This record gives sequence, structure tokens and C-alpha cells, in this order.
Amino acid sequence: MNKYLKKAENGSGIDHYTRVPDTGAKQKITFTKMHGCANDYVYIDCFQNDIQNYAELAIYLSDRHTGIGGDGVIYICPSDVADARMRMYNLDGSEGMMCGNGIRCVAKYVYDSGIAKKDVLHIETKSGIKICRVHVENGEVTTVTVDMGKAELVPAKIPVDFPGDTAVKEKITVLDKEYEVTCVSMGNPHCVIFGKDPDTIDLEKIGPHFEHFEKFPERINTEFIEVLDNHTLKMRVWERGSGETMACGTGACASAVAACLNGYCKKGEDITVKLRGGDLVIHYTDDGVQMTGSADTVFTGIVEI
Ligand SMILES: N[C@@H](CCC[C@H](N)C(=O)O)C(=O)O
Repeated sequence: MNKYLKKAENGSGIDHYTRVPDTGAKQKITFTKMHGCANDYVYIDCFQNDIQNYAELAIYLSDRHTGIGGDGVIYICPSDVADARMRMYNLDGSEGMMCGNGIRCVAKYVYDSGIAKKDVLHIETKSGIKICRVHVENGEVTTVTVDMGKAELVPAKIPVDFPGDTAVKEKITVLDKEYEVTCVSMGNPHCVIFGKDPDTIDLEKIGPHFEHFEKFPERINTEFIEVLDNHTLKMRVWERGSGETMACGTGACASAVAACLNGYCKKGEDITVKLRGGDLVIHYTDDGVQMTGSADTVFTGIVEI
């Protein structure tokens, strides 16, 4: 892919792409563009495509100007222990441990394409095997309920560099403003902040400062939450590796857990998280976190690299 386009610095701080001569043979890759609550990824079926460099291809295909465009790329691969294996890559080529919106789309793809036509699918991820219950209309999956497993609240397991071994709530100062954060791992790290209407926040400005905050050794996903009532949260998210996205499934789960820890919502009751791209319903109990939401196919195509 980098045979065709090369990023060039022109000194103005803006990257430009220049076309370079194509010398080698091209590979045709089939793909499907899908989204869950407008968190959109390019999905590549590795049962059919032989991919060599996952991270590099993810950066190339995610670009909204010179690629297909998306919040990243998700590879659907064969698994020895489950119906399929998900490998998710952010816009910057970093690999995520888990992706809540992505796994619903993977389950839809696995069912709709016939890889495994089962109502309950097992999908292997970097944070373990997740169980996905698909809801089917007219032969196609429309929504999926995922058993996301247990939330991790111990600092070392999130991970966050906070003192002690039980605290998940801390006060941190970002760009001269103090925030109380509740940190939760849903297989990947999240930092949840409760406050005013998230639409009023300058997320482009503050998001990167949370992502790279010194106390988050593996960077972090940050959720800004307004509690609308004790069953409803409004959320905006800054994802590590991808920036602002329209929704984050693991982030919605982390936020619902954090809302219960802070007394805004109750365990065992459905919590609707309203994201810019749609709603997710989260159910948090002592057994774990269940997430239900949509999975949609946008288009399919072939890309030559
Ligand atoms: N959008 C995702 C999360 C994707 C991974 C995240 N950016 C990370 O690196 O942890 C979701 O729906 O959960």
C-alpha cells in the first residue's frame, strides 16, 4: 500500500501524500465496512485473505482521505478455541485488547456469512473468549448481546499508576483543571469522568492530554459522562489510538460500572448509554457486564494493495 502513497512533510505541519511509482504485483483484498453505533471499522475476513502486516494495513485502510476510511481495521481470523478470532487495530496501528462495538459486528459477520450459523457464538479476543448472543431478523443479525466479562477495578490490572491497591477513584490535573476520574478495565483501560453535558467539552483539545497522561502507562480511553437519570447516561469518548469516535462499547460498559461505583445507577438494572452514534444497553451484575447493541453492514468491496 505504501507503494502508491507516501506521506511528505511540507514544513507547514500538514502532511501531504504524493503518488510514487508502482513497481510490484498487487494483492486484492476483499473487505466489509461495518459499524456499531457509528463506530466504524473496515473488516477483513482472514478466512479468505492472507494478510502479512496487520498494523501497517490498518493505518493505510483507515485513512478517511486516502484509504477506505474508518476508526480502524478489524481482522476476522480462524481460531483453534472459538468460532472466530478478532484482531482489532486502531487508526494509528496500535492493537486493542478488546472492542465492544467491533465484536458485535464480528458476530454479525460470522453468522451472516455462514462461518458459524449459531445463535450463540464464541469469539476469541486478546482479552479472552467472549460469548455473543445474536438476534436475527429475516435471516440476518440486527443486534447482539455480548457477555463482556468482569470489570477490573484494581489499579495494576487497569493499568493506572495510582497509589494503593484498591483505589480506582483519583483526582488528576489535566491542562490546569482538576478532574475526579474513575478508572475501569473492560479488557482495555478506561478513565471515566462525570460532569456537565459532554457536548460542551473541547474534546479535540483535552482528549490527547488524557490519552497520554503520565499516570496511564499504556495510554487510556476517556469517557465524559452526564448522568441524565439513574438509568441513562450521556457519553462522549476519546479513544486511545483513534481520537473521538461516535461510540465505544467497552467505554459504555466502563461508564456504567463507574456510574454504579459512584452511586448514580444501580447494579442489576439496565443502564442506557446514549452515544453520539446511538444507544447501548448495559447490564452490570456481580457475574459481569452484558452489552446489547446494533451491528450494521454498510458496503463490501475489493481493495488493491
Ligand atoms: N471502540 C472500541 C474500543 C477500541 C479499542 C480502544 N481504542 C483501545 O485501544 O483500547 C469499543 O467499542 O470498545
